[in-house]
Amino acid sequence: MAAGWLMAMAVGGGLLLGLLLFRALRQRARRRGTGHGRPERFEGVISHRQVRMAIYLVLLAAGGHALLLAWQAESSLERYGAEAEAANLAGRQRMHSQRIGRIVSLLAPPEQDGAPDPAPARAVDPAALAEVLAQAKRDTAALKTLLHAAAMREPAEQALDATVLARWDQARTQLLREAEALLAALRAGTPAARQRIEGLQQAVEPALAAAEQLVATIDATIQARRRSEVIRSRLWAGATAVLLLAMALLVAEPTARAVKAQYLQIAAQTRELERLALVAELTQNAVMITDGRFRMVWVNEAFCQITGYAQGEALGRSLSGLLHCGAEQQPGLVRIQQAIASGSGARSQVLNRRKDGSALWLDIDVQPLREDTDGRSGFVAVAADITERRRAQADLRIAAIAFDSLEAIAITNAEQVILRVNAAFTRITGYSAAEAHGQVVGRLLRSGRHGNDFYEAMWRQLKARRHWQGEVWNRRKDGQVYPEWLSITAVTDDDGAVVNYVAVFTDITQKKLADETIHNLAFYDALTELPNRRLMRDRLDQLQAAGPRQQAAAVLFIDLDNFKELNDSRGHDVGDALLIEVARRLRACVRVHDTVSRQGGDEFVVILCNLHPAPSQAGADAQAVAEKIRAALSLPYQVGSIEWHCTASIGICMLEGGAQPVDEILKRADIAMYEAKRAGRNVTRFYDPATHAAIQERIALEADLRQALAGGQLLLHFQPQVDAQGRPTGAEALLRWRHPARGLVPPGQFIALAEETDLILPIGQWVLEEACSQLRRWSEAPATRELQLAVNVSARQFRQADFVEQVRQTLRESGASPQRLKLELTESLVLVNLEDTLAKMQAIRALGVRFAIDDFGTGQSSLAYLTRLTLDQLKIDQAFVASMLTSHTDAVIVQTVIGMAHSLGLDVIAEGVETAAQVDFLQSSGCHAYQGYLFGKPMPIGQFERHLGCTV
Ligand SMILES: Nc1nc2c(ncn2[C@@H]2O[C@@H]3COP(=O)(O)O[C@H]4[C@@H](O)[C@H](n5cnc6c(=O)[nH]c(N)nc65)O[C@@H]4COP(=O)(O)O[C@H]3[C@H]2O)c(=O)[nH]1
Repeated sequence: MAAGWLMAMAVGGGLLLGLLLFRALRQRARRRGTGHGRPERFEGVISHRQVRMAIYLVLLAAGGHALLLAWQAESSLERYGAEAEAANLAGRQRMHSQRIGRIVSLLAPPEQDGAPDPAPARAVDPAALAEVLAQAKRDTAALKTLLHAAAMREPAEQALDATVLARWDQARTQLLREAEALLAALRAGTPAARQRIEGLQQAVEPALAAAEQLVATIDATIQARRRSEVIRSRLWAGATAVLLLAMALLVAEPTARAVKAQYLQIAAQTRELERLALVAELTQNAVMITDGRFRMVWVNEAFCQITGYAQGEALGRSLSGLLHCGAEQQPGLVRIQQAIASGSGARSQVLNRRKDGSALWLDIDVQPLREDTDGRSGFVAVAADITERRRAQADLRIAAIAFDSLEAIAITNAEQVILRVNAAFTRITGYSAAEAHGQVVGRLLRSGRHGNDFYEAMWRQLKARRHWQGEVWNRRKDGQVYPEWLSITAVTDDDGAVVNYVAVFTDITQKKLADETIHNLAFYDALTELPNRRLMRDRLDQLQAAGPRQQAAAVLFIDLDNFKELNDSRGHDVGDALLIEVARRLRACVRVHDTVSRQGGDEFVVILCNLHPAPSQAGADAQAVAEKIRAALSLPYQVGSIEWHCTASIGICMLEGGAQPVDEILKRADIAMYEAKRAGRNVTRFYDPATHAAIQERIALEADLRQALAGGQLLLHFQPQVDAQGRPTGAEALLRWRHPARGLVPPGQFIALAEETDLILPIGQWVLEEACSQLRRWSEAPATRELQLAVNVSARQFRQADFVEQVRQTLRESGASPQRLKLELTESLVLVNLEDTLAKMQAIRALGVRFAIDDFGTGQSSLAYLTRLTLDQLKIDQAFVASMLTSHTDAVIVQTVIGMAHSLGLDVIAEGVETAAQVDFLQSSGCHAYQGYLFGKPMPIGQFERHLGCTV
C-alpha cells in the first residue's frame, strides 16, 4: 500500500512540477512577448512549445493514473487471492478440528443411562488421525504464512485481531498436541487413556471454537478490507477527479483559453491583414514589399498602373534596378539609402523612370520590416505618384516667374475688378499695385479712342471663345495714350462659369514706331520720302484690280536727262539734293490721290488717277500733266551754291481698263520715256509699239555685249592721223565688236549702251591695255617708233577714283612709252567736276601722257577752262569739218577753234576730213593735222601697218 501512495505522490509531484513549469513558461512567453519588441497583438499568446508541454503534461497525468490503477488492480487481485486462501485455510482449520473431534468421539466409550461405560473404546485407524494431523499442520503453516504476509502488507489497523489469533494458535496447539499424544498412544497400541481421549475431547471444543472465531475474524477482516478498499477507491476516484479538475483548470483550460485567444487574435489579425491587403490592393499608391536585399516580393495593382510594369516583371527585381532613372546623386535617393543603411526608414521624393521611359516622381516612404517568425526581414515601401504635382509645382514656379515677366499682367475677378497686377503693369501704366487693386480695369485704362462697338465686339468674343487678343489704345496714369497688344483669357470654374480674367499686354509704342519705320523703308524712298517702286506697284495693282470699273488712269515714266553728269561731277550729296527738289516739284504738279514714286536713281513714276472717262480726253489730260511736270523740272535748280539746269524725258502709258499686267504697263511707260530720250530729251512721248521692238533689240544687245569681252569679240581698228604733208603721225584706236551673228558692230551702236550699263569700265580698260601693247610693239620698229596713239576715254571711265593708277599700271605692265599715248576726253566730260578733272589730268600728264579734247566745239567751249587744263591738242569735231565749206558759221567755228588752240599753244587736229578741199581750208586756217577717210578709214592693225608702209 505504501508503494502505491509513493507512486501516486510521485505522479502527483511530477504533474505539479509540470504545471509549475508550464506556468513558468507562460510567464516567460509573456515577458518575451512584451520585452523583446514583439507587438502588442502577440501578448498572452502561447507558443507551440507550451501547447505541446500542456498536452504531454495531461498525457503524463493520465498515464500515471492508469499505471496506478493497474498496479492497484493487480495488488488487489493478489490480496483477494491471499484472503480467499486464508479464509479457506481458516475454514479447513475448523474442518480439521471437527474431524479430530469425530475421531475422538469414536475413541470415547458410549454413555449408558448416565452411568459411566466401563467398556473399552472402539478401534480407530491411527492413519486417519495422522493424516488429519498432517493436513492440519500444513494448513496451519500455510495459514500462518499467509497471515504473516498479510500482517507485513496491511496497515496495523487492518490486521487480524491478535487475540483471536493467539487464542486460535493456543487452542490449535493444544489440540494438535493432544491429538499427537493420542496418535502416539494409538500407534503404540496401548489402549488410550481415558485422560488422553478426554484431554483431546476437551481440546477439540476450544480449537473448534477458536477456528470458528478465526474464520469469522478472517471473514470480518476481509469484509473490513473490502469496505476500506471501496473507500480508498472512492478516495482515488476523488483524487483523480481533483487532479483532472486541476489539470483542466490549470492546464487544459488556460491552454484552451490561450489557444482560443490566439485563434481569435489570429482571426482578428487575419481580418486586419485582409483589410490591410484590401487597402494595399485598392489604394492609389504603389505598395511594394521587398526582401532584405530589396528584391520585390509583392507589389499591388497601383504599382503596376503607376510604373507600367506587370507584377510578373517586377517580382524578384530590385526596386532601384527596375525604376532607376540614372540620377544617382539626387538628394531624395541619397537620403533613403542612408536611412536604410542605418536600419531606419525614410520618406523622400525621388525621380524614377516608368517602363516606357517617361519621368516618374514618387513620394516614397520606405520602412524596414521586423524579422518574422522565419527570421526573414525586408522593407515595405509606399509610394505616391507625384509627377503631376511636381509638374504643377514647376508650372507654378514658372507661372510665378512669368508673372514677373516683361509683359504687364492684370488679373481681375469676373466683374473686371483688378485683383493683382505685376511690376510690368506698373511700369507701363504708371499705376502702382495699390492704386490698381479694386479698380475696374476698363475704367482705369480706357483711352476713349475706341468706340463702344469695339468693346462690345471684344466682350462678345471673350464670352464665346474665352479669349481675345488685339491692339488697344489705353491711357497711362499721366494721361498719355499709348498702343498696347492685349491678350485677355477668361478663367472658368468647373461649372464653366467665368471667375477671373487674365489680361496680358505689352506696350507696343516702340514696335509701332519701328513698324512705321519698316513700313516706310519697305514702301517709301528714304531720300525723297516718295512711295518706292513696291508701293507704286501695289497702287497700280489696286488700280488694275478694279478691272473695267476703274476710271481712266495714266502712268508717267520720268527720267532726268543729265542727272548723271551732276552726280558724277558734283558728288552724290549734290545729286541727292537735286532729287529731293525734283520730288517736291513732282508732288506739286499732281493731285492728292495721284501717286508720285521714285523708281531709283533719277527715274520717277507718276500714276495719274481719275482722268476723264473719254480716252481721248484722258490722253490729253495726261499729256497736260506731263507737260506741266516737264516744265516744272526744267526750271533751274539751286543746289547748294550751284545753279543747275536739268530737263526730263517723260514717257506716258495710258491704262486701259485693267487689261495689261503691271509689268507690261511699266515697261510701256519706260519705252515711251526711251523714245522721248531718242527724240532729243526734254520731251514727252506716249507709248508706241514700234519703239517697243527697238527696246527689245537694245536688251538683246546688252546681253550680247556682256559676253563680248570674255568671248574675245572686241578688237581695235586704227585710223591714221597725218600731218600737213600727209605723213602718218599716229592713229586713233577705235573699238570694234565682231558679233558672231551681227558681224562687225560699230561703236555708235554699243558705246552708249556700255556706258549706261557700266560695261564701259572693263571695256575701256581693255582698250587701254590693247593700245599700250600696240605702242610697245611699235616702239620696237623705227618706222613706227614715233607714232602716237589716241585712245578714247569715256566719262564713266575717267571718273573712277583709281583711273590715274589704272593708267600708270597699264603703262608699266605694257612697257609703252607714255609720251606716245594720247587720251581723248570729250568736252562735256572735262567740264563736269572740273577740279577732279584737273587733278587727274595733271597726275596723268605727269606720267608723260598727252591729252586731246575730242569733238571740240560741240559743248560749252570756253577759254576759262581751256587755260586751266593740261592739254596738248584740240580735235575739231567732224560735224564742223563736214559743213565748214558750206556753212559760214561752222567755218568761223573751225577757224576760231584753230585760233584758240594756237593762242593757247595747243596742237589742233581736224577729224572727219574727207576731201582735199577740206584739207585746203583747214591748212589755210592754220590746222596742219588731219584724220579722216581721206587719209585712211579705221582699219585692223595689219592693214594699218601695211598702210603705213605705203605712205611712209
Ligand atoms: N563720216 C566720217 N567719219 C569719220 C571720218 N573719219 C573718222 N570718222 C569716224 O569718226 C569717229 C571718230 O571717233 P570719235 O569722234 O572719237 O567718236 C567715237 C568715239 O566717241 C567712240 N569710240 C570709238 N572707239 C571708242 C573707244 O575705244 N572708247 C570710247 N570711249 N569711245 C570710243 O565711238 C565714236 C564713233 O567711232 P567710229 O564709229 O569708229 O567713228 C569714228 C570714225 O570712224 C570721216 O572722214 N568721215
